[in-house]
Parts: sequence; C-alpha cells; structure tokens
Amino acid sequence: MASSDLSGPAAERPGGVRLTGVSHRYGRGEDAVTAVGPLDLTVPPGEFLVLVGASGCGKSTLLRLIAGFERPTHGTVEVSGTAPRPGQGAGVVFQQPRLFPWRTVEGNIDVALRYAGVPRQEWPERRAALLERVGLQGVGKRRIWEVSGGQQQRVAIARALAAENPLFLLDEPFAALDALTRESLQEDVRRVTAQTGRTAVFVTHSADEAVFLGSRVVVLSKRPGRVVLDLPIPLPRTGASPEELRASADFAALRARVTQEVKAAAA
Ligand SMILES: Nc1ncnc2c1ncn2[C@@H]1O[C@H](COP(=O)(O)OP(=O)(O)OP(=O)(O)O)[C@@H](O)[C@H]1O
Repeated sequence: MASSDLSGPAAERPGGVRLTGVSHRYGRGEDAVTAVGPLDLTVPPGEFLVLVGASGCGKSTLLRLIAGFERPTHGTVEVSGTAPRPGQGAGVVFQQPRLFPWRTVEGNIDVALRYAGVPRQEWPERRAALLERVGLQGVGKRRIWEVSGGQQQRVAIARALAAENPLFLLDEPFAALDALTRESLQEDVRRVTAQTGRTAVFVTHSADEAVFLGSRVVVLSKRPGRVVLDLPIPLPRTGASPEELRASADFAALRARVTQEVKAAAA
C-alpha cells in the first residue's frame, strides 16, 4: 500500500484514527498552556501505536482528544471516519483501574456489558470469554478489594474490551504495577490485540514497553508535544515468545533508538 493511502480511506475504516493540524490549549490568557501540537497523525486500522515522551509533553491530552473527552483547540480528530464521542467507539484503560469497589469482578464486567447494550441472556457467555481472555478465570465472584492491583487492571482491560469497539486506548495502564505483573500484562495486551485485530493507542514513558508492545512508536517532543520520531517496529507480532523477543538484538537496537530520541526530545 502506498503511504499516501494511509492518510486517506484506511483511516476512515473502523478503528482508524486521523488527527489533522491538531493542537490543544488549556486555559486562557496568561494562564494558557498549549499541551500538544500542532501535529498530524494517522493510525490505520489494526495498528498498535505507542506514544512515548517526557512527562508533561501532552501524551494523555492526545489520548483524551482521540477518546473524545476533549475537543481540540485547533484541527480535527476523526475516529472510524467521524468525530469521536466520549464512551463510544473506543475502550479506554487508565493508569488507575477506576472500578466499582463494592461490586464483584463479574459485576464490574456486567456494568460494561449493560452499557454496551449486550442482551442480558448473553452476559454469562460474554463475561466468561472476557475473564478468560485476560486470565481471570476463577476470581469472578471476588469483590474488587479481594483481588490484587494487577488483577484489578485486568478487570479494567476486560471492561474496556466488553463493548467490542474497534479502538483500544490505554493511558499508562501498568505504571503503578510491579515489574513482573507489568510484564505479564504487557504480554496479555500484546496477545489480545494480535488476536482481535483491534487498533490500539498506548501511552507510556518506557522505551522498553513501547518497543515490546508497538507495531509503531511515535516519540513526542517536550511540551507542546510534536512528533519527533515515527518509527515502525518490524518485530514479529505472533510466533516468537516474549522471552525470545526481549532477548533479540533487534529488540535491543530499537529500544536504544527510542531511548535516545526520548532523551534528546526532553533535553
Ligand atoms: N485539565 C488541564 N488543565 C490545565 N492544564 C492541563 C490539564 N491537563 C493537562 N494540562 C497540562 O498540559 C500539559 C500536558 O499534560 P498531559 O497530561 O497531556 O501530559 P503527559 O505527557 O501525559 O504527562 P505525564 O507523562 O506526566 O502523564 C501539562 O503541562 C499539564 O500540566
């Protein structure tokens, strides 16, 4: 496919994202802060795009614009060919799981299934499939405070997958987790997106996480964030084990490249 096609019809298909001349400012007058842009970015359906950059460079702002939680001060944002609307068209996972603590794991997933308009008789089957997909079989009846932080984040991922939206947005979802749990969840997210073919946009500070997860990594400059590196990640999405992938020379070289660019951008 010619690269010009990526900014055209591909971005209008389900799960495609297109940002054109986007910038976003918070506040007014002397207090105004331009958080991001101007930038153009096109994400074709099925791509796993990771946004990396220094703290405060506007990564979360960009994700919120794509989710439709904010409208850009300038430019246009399109998801699946139309302006995004909050809560529709994309599943979102935040750094904190934001669950209903008094409900069970299953109860939290049921809320998402109801919100997605899934008929009640289909809930048991859909719920079981979601719990299996995120490795939570056997804990469905536990209350949220009875499961670990990593399991809570798995519930949040299952909830975001419940509506079967073609777009999956994740804002530093593993930042608060220990290293082992983080790696295990990275592997799950990589597997789930490869299996379902969803488009993903993932925000992180970590070059390691970016290269492991992404089929493409975009590094942003310091605020206001602009694209300083747009790098395809030609590592196998299926077949190789996570251990093989992490141990490969290609992985190390890509991680070094991204680390270098993030440092240079922040300087
Ligand atoms: N609601 C808001 N009102 C005013 N300023 C905001 C708001 N949200 C973000 N900002 C400012 O916009 C800039 C970008 O913030 P944003 O959270 O998008 O960055 P980030 O790259 O995600 O940061 P981090 O990696 O630390 O989470 C920051 O200077 C931040 O203080």
